[in-house]
Amino acid sequence: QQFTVGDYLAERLAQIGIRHHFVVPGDYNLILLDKLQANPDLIQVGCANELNCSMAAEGYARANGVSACVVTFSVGAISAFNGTGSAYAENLPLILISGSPNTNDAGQYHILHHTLGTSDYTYQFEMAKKITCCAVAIPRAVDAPRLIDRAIRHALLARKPCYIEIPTNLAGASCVRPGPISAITEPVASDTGALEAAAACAAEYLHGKLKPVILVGPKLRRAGGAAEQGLLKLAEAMGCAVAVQPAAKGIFPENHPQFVGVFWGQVSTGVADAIVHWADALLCVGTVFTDYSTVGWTALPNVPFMQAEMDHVTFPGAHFSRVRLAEFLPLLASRVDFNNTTMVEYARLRPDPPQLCAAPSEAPLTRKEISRQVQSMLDANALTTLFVDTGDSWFNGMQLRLPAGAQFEIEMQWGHIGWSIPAAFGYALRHPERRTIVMIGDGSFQMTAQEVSQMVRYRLPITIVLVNNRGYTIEVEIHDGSYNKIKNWDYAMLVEAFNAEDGRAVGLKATTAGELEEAVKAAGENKDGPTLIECLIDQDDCSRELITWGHYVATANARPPKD
Ligand SMILES: C/C(NCc1cnc(C)nc1N)=C(/S)[C@H](O)COP(=O)(O)OP(=O)(O)O
Ligand SMILES: [Mg+2]
Repeated sequence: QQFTVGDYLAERLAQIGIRHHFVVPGDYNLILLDKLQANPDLIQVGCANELNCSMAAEGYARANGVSACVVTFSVGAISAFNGTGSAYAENLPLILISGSPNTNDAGQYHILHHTLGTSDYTYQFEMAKKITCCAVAIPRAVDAPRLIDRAIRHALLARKPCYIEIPTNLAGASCVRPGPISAITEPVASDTGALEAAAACAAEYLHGKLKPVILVGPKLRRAGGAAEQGLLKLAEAMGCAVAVQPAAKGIFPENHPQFVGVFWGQVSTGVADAIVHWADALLCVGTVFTDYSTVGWTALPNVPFMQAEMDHVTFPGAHFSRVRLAEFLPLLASRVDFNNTTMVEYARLRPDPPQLCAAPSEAPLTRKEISRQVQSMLDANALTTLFVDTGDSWFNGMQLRLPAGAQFEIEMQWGHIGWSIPAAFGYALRHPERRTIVMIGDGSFQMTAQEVSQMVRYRLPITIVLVNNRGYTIEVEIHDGSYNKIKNWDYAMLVEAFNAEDGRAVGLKATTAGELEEAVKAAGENKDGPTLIECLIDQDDCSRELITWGHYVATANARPPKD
């Protein structure tokens, strides 16, 4: 049994810790799929379409750190580009692998299926270069080890997706066995001089300041557990207030005494807004200031701030390259002075915890009551992960309080509605020990509903709280039009259609608080498959945060062109 290019790729994927990998077969990748299946460490998971396949890989990478998606040429890959774009935007090393035409066809003016119908088959590779940190197309079997190793190492170091294109007649071609995996996984260490200088500069920046605050952004999680631990150490060494950006909710434990809320301008939670704007020194870690996270550029830091990124640190007036977060944060923790002024202020400002009282059971269901019952699901099980999809679910989810151990997943940079269904599926395969809950709108669900059938197939007890407010409400709040109306579905019935002869999905409707209580209870008891709870609420029942945020974003969108 000769060792082939496909075996080489399979072994590399297994060596970097990938187990489940997500595929849609096509005649350009079938031999490759056979080779991946032949590797005892890999588990091949078929998806209903390549958009969902790539989003399932995106979700798996959130849980596992790295993932792989295998598709066929053009008709598969171009859909998978969407999840690859998400992985790029969300800083996840998703390895996109695509089958491609037989190497004998190039240059022969052969018109091939699944192509644009010209003799130029390079367009996919050219496109992939724009949405990955490294794209390789294997021209000969002998080049496979060098190119596969290069692409995977780039992805792991940059926390960005990479692209590997394998011609259909190379997957089974003879190939040498891989060398030591350390050649791929060896991390890049900080430059010691730069590390030292950055820590000294940070101590200098913070020294003498009266009211320092730490602001945590989404990239901290992508820098790995050691970096998150480093932040905790630094926060406790400083004793100061810690706020998180919305896309970083859950990265700093919300039950920690120094957590002051989500800093999101006028739609912040707790008193994060007041504390961040009161600070005279801001230590930003892994932060990203975007139009959405700054509420249309109205919520930016108002003091010169320092920013610690995955591989560099910047200050007002200084920059240090090759300084890794996991090393910088603990070193700084050993240099900073304790200064809890902002926590003293927080103690005076902190809001009373919201007393959300249960609605009478026969009361028509409202958004507030849904949030209250989702909160109780979070409180009931420490090992819960809540996915919130793009829509009012962002704002409802943001207001929830995460108990110790709870995790929160949001795709705020890419913002592809429907992402959470395939992403939660990929995530739950990697974390069967956790309870996965999805909060999603009706419009989002219509984008990727097919992947509920994979939750049925793999008997994943994912709870889907679908908020049916009859259309695209976020869009209505930003700018209304008839295009924000959608055809209503019987969502509860739909998921049971995925059962066919052997599935265990349960679809429930809730129009009152009592019906939701019942449905939540049933969802907790269904261990053999997904439970979708279709929550019917009034189409104008949306959060005031969404309305406020929508107005500012609409204003930012409406800025006239510079003449
Ligand atoms: C259409 C769109 N955004 C534009 C959009 C369009 N296409 C894709 C793939 N992603 C997008 N974000 C958005 S946010 C809808 O309001 C989502 O509707 P729904 O899921 O029903 O949530 P809400 O009702 O709470 O808004
Ligand atoms: Mg909706």
